[in-house]
Amino acid sequence: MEEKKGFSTRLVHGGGEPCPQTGSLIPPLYQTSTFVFDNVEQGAKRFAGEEKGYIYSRLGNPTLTRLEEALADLEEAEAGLAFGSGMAAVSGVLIALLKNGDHLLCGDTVYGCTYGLLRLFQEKFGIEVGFADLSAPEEAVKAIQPNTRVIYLETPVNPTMNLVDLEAVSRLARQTGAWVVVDNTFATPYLQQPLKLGADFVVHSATKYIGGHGDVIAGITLGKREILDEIRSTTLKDIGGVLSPFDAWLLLRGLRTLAVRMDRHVANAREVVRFLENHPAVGEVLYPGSPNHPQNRLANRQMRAPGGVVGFRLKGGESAARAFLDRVRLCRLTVSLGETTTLIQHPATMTHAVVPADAREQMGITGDLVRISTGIEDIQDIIADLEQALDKGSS
Ligand code: MET
Repeated sequence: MEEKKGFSTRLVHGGGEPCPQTGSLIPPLYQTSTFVFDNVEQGAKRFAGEEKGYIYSRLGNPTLTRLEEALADLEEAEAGLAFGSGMAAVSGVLIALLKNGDHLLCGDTVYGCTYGLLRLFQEKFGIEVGFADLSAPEEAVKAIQPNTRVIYLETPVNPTMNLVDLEAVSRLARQTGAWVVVDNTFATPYLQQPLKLGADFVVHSATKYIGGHGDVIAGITLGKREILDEIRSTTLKDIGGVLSPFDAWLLLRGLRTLAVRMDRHVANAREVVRFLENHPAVGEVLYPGSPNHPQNRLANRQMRAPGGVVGFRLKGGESAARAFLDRVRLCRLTVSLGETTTLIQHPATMTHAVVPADAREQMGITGDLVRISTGIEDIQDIIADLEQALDKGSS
């Protein structure tokens, strides 16, 4: 058997072999809605699933196939399924795994729209939803119910950067017969591979580090082929949250530089953390890569590096946080993360605004919290911008 190539080599060559017709090194873009059949018999066979081949781009497209295969290889998954957004990827897998009367156990903090989706499942479709601190094994055990079908979590968590021990949660899930679905957006397969640690499915907002350049909205679900085939022929086909071929092509382009970008994002994040930890206007800094962080050992165990996102609290509370965010210039005041540009935002009023205030407080998403996604600019410029915005507040 051919030896598996290194991660960066697989990133660069993930688009596959050069095009056999033209020799094009870069994978061709199949920007088409539909595929022509040779005859009725062939069309009928494809619709019946008796012959492999493309039919219509909502059901599959060669550019998307390349992306799905490349990401499945990187996450060491059996298969992947691309979607038109991260939230479509999350909904796609959860709709497939859950039915009325089932229980979903979610980590105690999640992205605001994921929280909204789970509430929708609960209120409209009779799925029970519970939240627990999955980093505390006894809390997780207590929260499991006989009808728990899915354990859903982010690690690192958006925006608090808490971690969940993936091996421990996966062990627990195996004992209870639940599926583990992990949102790996903040880590990317370069920094963390949840399936190797026992999880069943990984979801990504590919909008973030995978695309990496801030020009695509996309999602991907990775895991067991049998279930992903089922999602393709049910949820994806009938709900139709499909990715465009051009966006898949842009993601294939972004993927080639994932490792070098991540190394720089992480290096810059570490410097930002050092700066923030020593600034008098800054309180708690939330970054598991910091030696002071209580989950630093877990970060070292399950991640290659802790990522490029940092949370921090302003000692002056919400008003100080808002004033600081109004003063940044190079760091762009915007949601999203994982782009070349440093992005900074206020989770309580932005990414997590849809979470009711009491639940948000319990998540630790208070008005003093700021989230920064360090870009790949020169670090001294990022820090100079943070410094001027912090220092003007104290003068
Ligand atoms: C629509 S708000 C957020 C986008 C993205 N999921 C983030 O956390 O920044």
